[in-house]
Amino acid sequence: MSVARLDWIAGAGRPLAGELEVPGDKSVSHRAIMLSAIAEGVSEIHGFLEGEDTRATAAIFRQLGVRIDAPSPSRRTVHGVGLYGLLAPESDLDCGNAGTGMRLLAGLLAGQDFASTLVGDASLSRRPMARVIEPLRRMGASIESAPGGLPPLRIYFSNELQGIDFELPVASAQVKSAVLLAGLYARGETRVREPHPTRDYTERMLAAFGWPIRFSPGEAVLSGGHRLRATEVHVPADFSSAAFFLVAASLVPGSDLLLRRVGMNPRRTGLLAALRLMGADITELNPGEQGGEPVADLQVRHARLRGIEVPEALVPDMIDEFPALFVAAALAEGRTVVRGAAELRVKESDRIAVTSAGLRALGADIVEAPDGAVITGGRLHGGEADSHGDHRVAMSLAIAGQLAAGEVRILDCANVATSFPGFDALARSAGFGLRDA
Ligand SMILES: O=C(O)C1=C[C@@H](OP(=O)(O)O)[C@@H](O)[C@H](O)C1
Ligand SMILES: C=C(OP(=O)(O)O)C(=O)O
Repeated sequence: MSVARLDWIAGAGRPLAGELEVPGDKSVSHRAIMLSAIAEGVSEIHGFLEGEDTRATAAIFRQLGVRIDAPSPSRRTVHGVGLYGLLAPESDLDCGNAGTGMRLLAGLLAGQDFASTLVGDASLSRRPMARVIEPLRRMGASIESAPGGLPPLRIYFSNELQGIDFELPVASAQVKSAVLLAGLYARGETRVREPHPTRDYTERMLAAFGWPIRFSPGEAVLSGGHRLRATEVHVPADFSSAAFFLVAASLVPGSDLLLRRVGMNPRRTGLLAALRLMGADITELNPGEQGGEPVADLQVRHARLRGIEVPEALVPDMIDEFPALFVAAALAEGRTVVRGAAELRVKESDRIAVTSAGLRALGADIVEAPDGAVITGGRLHGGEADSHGDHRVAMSLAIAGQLAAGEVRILDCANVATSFPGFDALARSAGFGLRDA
């Protein structure tokens, strides 16, 4: 995927102002390609995220024989082949940097009558896959991994899968979705129970494509033996991308920024709740609906933030927002405590270690714990901070650069294109001081 090395220089810009719309939701874009591909008929996707992660998923379905046209940027026309119409691939399927891509595809491919191999980049190749392999094997799938349950995943043809009643050991929408997608191909009922409700896009989208499914927060039930029918998908703007602007505009004095039509699925907006507890001034305007998902405009104005104990119940609802939250905490008044977030250690990087090290290099006071950190707010100075190729850490450090007393050189930022292509230009247009090194 991203091969060219890219470093950024972030420094004080101007107060963030104006209006902007961030790109389409990554989770929804992955799922829209997958379900359209195995539906019957032609689906139209609007607002598709043109990120490397989601483009990798689209490229994989092309390898599986699905025609996918891109009539214009952020549009995809997917010529679905039906549940049993995918073709055996001639080469490995490269998920790039995307855990979502690999884990959901493992479930979907477990039900096919051909073998396939899922590979990923260096970061994805270190991420745990046993969490999907184990329930899929219990359903009758035949999957091999590298030692330690790591990618690549070799998925063999197995006779019909069996439904399962599965209680997730960790709150993970990816594991839930892998099991549900395998459940489409399974005999009988597949039921998934979660220790804490996670994003329900797979469930909502299966229903939109006409698959009978019952779901409520924390539980989903479906049976095999139905069909998906092509539909139109309108992807809302990604809350996780909007998050960087919510934090930056809260921190930079004088800011007053409007983020348009942000996806507000309650399983995604934990950061909003956490920032409000810290004293942020964020107003929801024009609430509406887009493609069955709640959306709203978010107006964010500078406010003085104070440290909080982040309620553990919020953690799954803001799981991708901790790098940005750490920046807010490092610049807030007082102490912020994060607990119950051990999952952060198995994302694109160990986000507790990498975010803490990056901010410490700028003078932040952070004490790590196995499942979180204690961050005491203060001032930041300039310096060099390494994102270790983690897109969300890179963008979070760019926020830190707006507030630091000197310029911040951020290493290894090319992977921002996996989830938020064009972040740097959009951020500059809003007032960020940010340039290529
Ligand atoms: O289902 C999804 O689209 C995602 C689920 C989360 O991962 P986990 O399921 O591992 O928590 C999240 O971190 C990831 O960015 C996207
Ligand atoms: C964890 C993330 O994504 P994925 O698991 O799909 O790599 C993310 O985008 O922050």
